[in-house]
Formats: sequence, C-alpha cells, structure tokens
Amino acid sequence: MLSDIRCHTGYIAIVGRPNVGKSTLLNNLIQQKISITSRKAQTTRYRINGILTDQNTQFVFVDTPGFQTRHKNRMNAAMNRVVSQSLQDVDVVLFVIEALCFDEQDQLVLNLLPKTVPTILVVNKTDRLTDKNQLLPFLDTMAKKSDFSAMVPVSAENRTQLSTLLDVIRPHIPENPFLYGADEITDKSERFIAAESIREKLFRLMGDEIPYSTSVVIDQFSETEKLYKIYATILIDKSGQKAIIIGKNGEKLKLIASQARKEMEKSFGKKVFLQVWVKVRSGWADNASVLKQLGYE
Ligand SMILES: Nc1nc2c(ncn2[C@@H]2O[C@H](COP(=O)(O)OP(=O)(O)OP(=O)(O)O)[C@@H](O)[C@H]2O)c(=O)[nH]1
Repeated sequence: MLSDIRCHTGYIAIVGRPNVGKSTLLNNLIQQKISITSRKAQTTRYRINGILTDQNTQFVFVDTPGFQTRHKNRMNAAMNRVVSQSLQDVDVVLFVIEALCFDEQDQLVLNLLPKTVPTILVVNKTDRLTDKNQLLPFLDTMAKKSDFSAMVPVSAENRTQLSTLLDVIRPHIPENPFLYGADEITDKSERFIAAESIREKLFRLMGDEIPYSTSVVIDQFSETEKLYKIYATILIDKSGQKAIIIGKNGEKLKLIASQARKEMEKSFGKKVFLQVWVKVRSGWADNASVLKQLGYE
C-alpha cells in the first residue's frame, strides 16, 4: 500500500576544488534535464542544483552559499566561517577529489568541512588510472586525513560506480516526506534557469494570448562579482504578437522582465541586470541553431 512506503528526503552538498568533476558528477547522477525549476526550491536557504528521486528517496543536491570554488576570489571568500556553518545543515557532504591527487587546495576545502556532518570522499576520474593498484594505497593515505564515513572511487564521466555512491549516501538521508514532485529536478545551468524564469512570467502574465511555441533565448550571460548581466530575447512566431507582449508604453514587457529579474535574484542569490527584447522569427522552431541554444538538441 502506498501509505506504508516511508519516504526519505535529504540535502547533499557536493564540494571540492575547481575542476575535480563536481558538475559532471551532479549531471550524471541526475541524468536528465527538466526545464522547469521548482518554485519551492527557491524558498530554501540553498540553491538547489538538482533533485533525484529514486524509489522512496529524494536526493536534493545543493550549492552552499559562498562555497563557490570556481573563481579564485570566491575561493578566498569561501575561507569563511559562514561556509562551514551553512554546510552544517546538510545531511551529507560529498567531498570530491581526483584519483591520486590531493593538493593544497583540496586540503583547504577539507579544512572547511564540518566534523558534525557525514562526509563521503568521492575519488573521481578513476578511468584515468593506468595502474588500478595505485588506488588502494591512495585511499589508505586519504583515510588518515579525515574521518570519512565512506570512500567511493568513481568515474563521473563514465558513470562508473555512481549507483554505489547513491547506495552509500542513502543511509544518511533522514525519513522525511518528499519536498518535491518525483519528476522535478532543477537544471544546473543558470542560463537555463534565467530563460525559464522569463518564459514562466511571460506565460503567467499573458495567459492564452501567447501561443505555446513562444520561446526565450539568452543572448548574453555574464557574471561579475556583484551581479549577473543577462540579455534575452523572446522569440515569437508572428509580428502581431509583438505589440501584445510589449504592451502599451512597454508596460507589459517591463512587468515580465521585472518579475523574472526578481525571481532570478532569489534563485541566484545576487543582483541581476536584465534586458529583454521581443523578436519575430518565423519558423524558429525549425532553426537548428536556435534549437541548440534552447537546449533541445
Ligand atoms: N577523465 C575524466 N574526466 C572527468 C571526469 N569527471 C569530470 N571530468 C572532466 O574534468 C573537467 C572538470 O569537470 P567539471 O565537472 O566541470 O568540474 P567541476 O569540479 O564542476 O569544476 P568547477 O566548476 O571549476 O568547480 C572536465 O573537463 C570534465 O570533462 C571523469 O570521471 N573522468
């Protein structure tokens, strides 16, 4: 009976120095893309990077604020108590390193991890090893560095051992009702979230006036320390729809853009500068390059 099934939901942070394969790991754990970002996701203190619902367990992968190791200045910013504090609230931390590599930067990340949260060491890129026998002594050395609750060698790229990794995470996920629909995941791409925010506002504010084929393309997306700069185009089929979207004195488009901008700011945790144009592109749905930009190919 459905009511007898106990659900488990938990937050998992994937951390590690740049380039160890965190994004690849997340993408290959989630495996698919769904275009709509969760409304609820944006109300949590974390930015949700992806959700995987597997049988009775919901794995919610999060970005911890400040824990952005992509840029050097951010790495510095991450040397901060706030980071460790926010990590204390997740259920599991996946600490990703590269097989046979453990350098100063890895150590810096490790130093920030709270001792109170189960930490699983994910040893990635094992496909690169020419001699697999080297792995065991490496794991031995790693085991001495911290009290990891498990160590799992994987190849994120080849999807090797990813189901084992999920099995190792599973016991740490507490019994909780599902927070998200079983088919909900968020896309890691900020461009995608930006486009979806605009598209969602467009449909919400325009209702039936706008055909479903209308779409949004992000022309330019850049990030500075203080804000995101986003230039987007709403693509429409017929010129008659342009005036409807823009509205009298541009009011409608302004409203769409300002609501989308606010949503993005919530979701990205940063100020957003957003400019939206409306363009007629008849037959856009057949245009391969547009489809590619939209992520359909
Ligand atoms: N050989 C191999 N390469 C991998 C594997 N996983 C990731 N990579 C490669 O490593 C590089 C970095 O991967 P990302 O997933 O972008 O790494 P990241 O940790 O998210 O990087 P940042 O966004 O800079 O923090 C990419 O070129 C990947 O293709 C793996 O299992 N094997």
